[in-house]
Amino acid sequence: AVAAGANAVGFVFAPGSPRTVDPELVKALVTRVPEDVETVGVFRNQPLDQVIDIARRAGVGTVQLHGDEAYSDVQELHGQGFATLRALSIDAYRALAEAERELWETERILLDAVEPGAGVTFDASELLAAPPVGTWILAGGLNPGNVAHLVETLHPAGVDVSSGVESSRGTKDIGLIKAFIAAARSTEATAE
Ligand SMILES: O=C(O)c1ccccc1N[C@@H]1O[C@H](COP(=O)(O)O)[C@@H](O)[C@H]1O
Repeated sequence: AVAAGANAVGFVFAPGSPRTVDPELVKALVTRVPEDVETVGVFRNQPLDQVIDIARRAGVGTVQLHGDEAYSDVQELHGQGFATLRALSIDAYRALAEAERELWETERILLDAVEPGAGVTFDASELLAAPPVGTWILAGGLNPGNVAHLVETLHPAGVDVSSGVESSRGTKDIGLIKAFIAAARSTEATAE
């Protein structure tokens, strides 16, 4: 992924996923990742002390939270030296009261489909009408065939993919990774 031009690489620590990896294996991998590439640990509804312990053992710099984690958890992670990405499903984002939305928009958020890691897209038309105010990343069913159009229309700060660059569930495909990054990047030239 790094050789193909990814800005960030993610490692799933959420239990129950076919992609869950061992923190010690990740530690060996992240030592080979250049400093300007973000290393991300993906978690979902795990106790915060466990998240911190795993993220430290794995050596990742960013914690991505996909569950019901509170705003105070994100602040605690910042205090422990981690960057964060708070994933919100489009349904959770839609249900936020205005004050809550304003609070989350001070953080970097990732807008995703309701079931993370399932390769399912969501109707993004409401984002087109009223995109988040702060820095936000688009995820949820992205693939080499749809990413350029979504970037062009929604203008997220970044895109995140898992299923869409796999040959079978849990197995990444380098050809699809290269095609995805090339397609996502193809919009940069036209955006200038
Ligand atoms: O990938 C998983 O199995 C996973 C498990 C638990 C939480 C998040 C997970 N993946 C993240 O989901 C989004 C979207 O994935 P997809 O492209 O729709 O498959 C992405 O951020 C993954 O890292």
